[in-house]
Amino acid sequence: MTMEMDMLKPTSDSIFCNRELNFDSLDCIGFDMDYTIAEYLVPAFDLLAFNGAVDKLVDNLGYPDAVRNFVYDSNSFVRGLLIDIKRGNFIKIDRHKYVRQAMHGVSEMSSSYRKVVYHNTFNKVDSFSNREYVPMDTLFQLVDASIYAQLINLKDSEEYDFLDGKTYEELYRDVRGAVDLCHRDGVIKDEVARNPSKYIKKDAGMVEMLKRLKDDGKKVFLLTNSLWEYTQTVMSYLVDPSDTPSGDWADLFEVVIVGSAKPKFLIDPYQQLFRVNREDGSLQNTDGVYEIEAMNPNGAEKFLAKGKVFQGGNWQHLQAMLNIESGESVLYVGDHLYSDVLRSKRTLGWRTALIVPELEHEMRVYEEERAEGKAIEALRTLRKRNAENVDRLKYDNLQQGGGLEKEIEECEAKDEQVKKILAPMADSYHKRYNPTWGQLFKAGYQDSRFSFYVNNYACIYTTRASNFKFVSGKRSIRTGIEKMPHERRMDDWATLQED
Ligand SMILES: Nc1nc2c(ncn2[C@@H]2O[C@H](COP(=O)(O)O)[C@@H](O)[C@H]2O)c(=O)[nH]1
Ligand SMILES: [Mg+2]
Repeated sequence: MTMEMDMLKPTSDSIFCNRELNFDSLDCIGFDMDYTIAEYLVPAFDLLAFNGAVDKLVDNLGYPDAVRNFVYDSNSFVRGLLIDIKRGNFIKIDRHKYVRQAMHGVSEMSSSYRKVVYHNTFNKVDSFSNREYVPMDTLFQLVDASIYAQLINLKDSEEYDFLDGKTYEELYRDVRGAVDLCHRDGVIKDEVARNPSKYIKKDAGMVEMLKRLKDDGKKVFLLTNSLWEYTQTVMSYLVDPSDTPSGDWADLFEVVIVGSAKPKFLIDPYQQLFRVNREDGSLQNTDGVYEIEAMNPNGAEKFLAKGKVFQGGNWQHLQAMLNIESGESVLYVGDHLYSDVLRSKRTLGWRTALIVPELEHEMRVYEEERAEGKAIEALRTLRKRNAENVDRLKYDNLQQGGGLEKEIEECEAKDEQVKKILAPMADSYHKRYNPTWGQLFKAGYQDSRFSFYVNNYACIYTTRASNFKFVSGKRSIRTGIEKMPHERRMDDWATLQED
């Protein structure tokens, strides 16, 4: 392969584009911290929440000791699924909200049973937006899913009176409460502070990337739901004192907002802003936007000179501090499908980048299985054409008063043969990505809910935030030419003729 060809190859460093993004038109670039600036080492990091929550279920809530035998496998669940907490199911839907796969606890549901439970009628398509369904929009939820699935199995075994007395929904609420507490009581964060190298991946490119954006004239900010103490732990592990002239990681940012309570930060105009005293973590009230305006001219500059680390607040504070006039001039980079990407884009018109660490594995398998993928596509096309052909023959048969029955029968038999070959091929292809849930971006042959979010709410997406180190402040990231199904089919036909 020539060097030029090599550079065209999509890799885990590439940035993929859904909506054209001109870096030159961006004034500010913001980053989420957890799973964006900070990549966690799995399963070690997840096991902190998993073991902590299991202990809390048994010790605090009286769950049977058998819960301590639960095992954590980080591949059992994937982002983008929905948890049906009323029925104890996990479902994978496509972009049309059709349920393509379902598990009850740790057991796969048969397709016939799944269709009975989640059938859509022509006038009623489930929106999956009510409280019975919990979307798995962040990697943090893989722990909830794993414990919940194993609890469902334990309950269904009917061996424990304690579990017989609980509904599936109550089990879910207990798991949620136990995991939530682990994020607040130090079970996770104190241990990460004691031993950061065991839990956080150090990415040398991250600091380089932040510096490059700053040198290119962008105002860079950090906006995280983590509180100050933990943000300080993580960022001072990731940024070496020698990385900045002052030895202070916060110098890489114009503004740092911790404990932002996204998505509230992006939608609630009344959320109060506090200044954080970095010495002792204490909070001081601010009058936010009024204070900045009262100090004009250069109110924002004077306001930030008093300290640039804040807790809480809302987008209006951020926009005033950074003199942001339009949402279009802000790019926010995050990993949460709803809080970081959907809300910031829909509510504020910010441009968005989604971090998808899973993409590296998805791309690797896609490449390794390309021949199989192409063969499956060819067989699918054959089935579609065959179905059209049969219909055309039936039409002709009617018109001419019979005579084509044998030909129709042969075509239908051929389709049955193709179907028998295709089904197991597609199944094993799918399992190469994840033994249970298959390809992250697909549900059946359609785009998955995960894909839908990526396509509709992420202007760009990439495996890790440090990939922005390859982007200059002047670069336009462009889409390919989008194609409608009729255009794709005409292209396919033209290619066939050329071959
Ligand atoms: N109280 C809870 N905190 C949680 C939970 N799941 C994750 N988290 C914490 O949120 C932030 C994420 O920060 P961001 O940088 O991605 O905005 C981090 O501190 C997590 O520990 C939860 O269930 N309960
Ligand atoms: Mg995050």
